[in-house]
Amino acid sequence: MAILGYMAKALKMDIEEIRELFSEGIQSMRMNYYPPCPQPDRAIGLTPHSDADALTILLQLNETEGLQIRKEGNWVPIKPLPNALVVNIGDIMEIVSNGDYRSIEHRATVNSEEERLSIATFCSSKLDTVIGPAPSLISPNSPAPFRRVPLEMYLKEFFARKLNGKAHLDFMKVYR
Ligand SMILES: O=C(O)CCC(=O)C(=O)O
Ligand SMILES: [Fe+2]
Repeated sequence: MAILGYMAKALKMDIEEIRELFSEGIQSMRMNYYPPCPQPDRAIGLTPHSDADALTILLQLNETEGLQIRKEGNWVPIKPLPNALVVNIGDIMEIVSNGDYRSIEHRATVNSEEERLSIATFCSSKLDTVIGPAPSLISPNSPAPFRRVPLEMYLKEFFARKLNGKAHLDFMKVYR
């Protein structure tokens, strides 16, 4: 909530909107185990995707490299730092911020010698909320690029799809 609050402040967004959406929102956790792979060039640990949530807080549990983010078309490795957490922006944040914060596409590669472990905590809004651009950020100069959809439907749609880059966000886009 503290991180989300700072992000809302940076956007000059109505803080009440963030509180309403995210306080006591859904949190889920995934533990990822990537065993060593004899042919790492022919395999992927976790396929490219953006997270569907608002913010992901990720712990890389050991020193094995694997997490990469897509920046200007290139895959950039994110080296694990001891006692550090990675905070990733997810699709809900891109939607709520009216496109000002972009969710980050990422993937995990595998290693021929060493196993790798990570724990991701996904922070979303409350299940009975409707996801859409924050009303305080919509104006004639910045019209809403995304639709409003109940979180439950948004998540059902996400889990029904294969992970594929940022394709899930297309489902939310308004085409003019
Ligand atoms: O293992 C990692 O570093 C990435 C995990 C991840 O992207 C996820 O669980 O959504
Ligand atoms: Fe992820």
